Amino acid sequence: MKNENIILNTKDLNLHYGDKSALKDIGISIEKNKVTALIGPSGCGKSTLLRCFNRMNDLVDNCKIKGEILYHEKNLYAPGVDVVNLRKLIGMVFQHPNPFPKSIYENVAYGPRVHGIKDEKKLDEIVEKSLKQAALWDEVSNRLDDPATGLSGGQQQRLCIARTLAVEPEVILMDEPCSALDPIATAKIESLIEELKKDYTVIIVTHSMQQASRISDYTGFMYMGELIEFGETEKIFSSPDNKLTNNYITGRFG
Ligand SMILES: Nc1ncnc2c1ncn2[C@@H]1O[C@H](COP(=O)(O)OP(=O)(O)OP(=O)(O)O)[C@@H](O)[C@H]1O
Repeated sequence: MKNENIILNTKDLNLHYGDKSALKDIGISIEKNKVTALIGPSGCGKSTLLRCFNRMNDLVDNCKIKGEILYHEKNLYAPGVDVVNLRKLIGMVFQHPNPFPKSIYENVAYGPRVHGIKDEKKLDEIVEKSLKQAALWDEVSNRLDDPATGLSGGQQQRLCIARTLAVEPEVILMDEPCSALDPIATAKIESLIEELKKDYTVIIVTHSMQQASRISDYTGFMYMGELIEFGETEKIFSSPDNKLTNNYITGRFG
């Protein structure tokens, strides 16, 4: 991995929830315009690590972080970092689609409005572009004023992706974005992720090893708060260096 291609990296990252250690000395480098998957058994710290990348853990009361997370080589936790702007640049899509109780249009226009765009024509353009990028436009273009909650689960998840794209992020964090979806909706999101990496960097937490091996370029295997192994997805799934990784990908535990 060449240095100039690294958009995010952590150094000696440790995280505690109260007295409980959830991340231990994590060092990981995330390459630009690639998909990086985080895998590992339940409770190993995947979501915790993902949430560090846009400081979502700041919202958790008893959470303490030590070490560094560098974004374009600048410390994310340095004093004076504008967290609202950071979460615009590093957006997040959650496990369960969570559209606002508003229209399809307003769900996508909301972020740009909050960030100061008032011109209605410009908002129309952003909404259309974001819905197209999220492969949803064809299904909703004639009902933009309908409530978003009337969409199917898979459509709602693509709407949430469109909502994230509307504020022009660089990085998209996805926390098990397909776990509430059926196989057809999952396939749509997976092919969308393939498309997205042309313009964005994607980090995805997934329980599905098949999904990680289908869509990611790099994979990190975590176990009990540690990053046990990190490398090219093909290598991790064909000849991992670590015995624990091998045991996990061959289904011996999980
Ligand atoms: N807000 C919190 N307060 C206290 N402990 C927490 C909190 N969030 C997570 N934890 C604990 O930190 C550890 C890591 O949790 P995390 O959700 O990051 O794991 P995960 O690998 O994403 O799990 P899963 O695959 O089940 O979602 C777990 O032991 C969990 O119980």
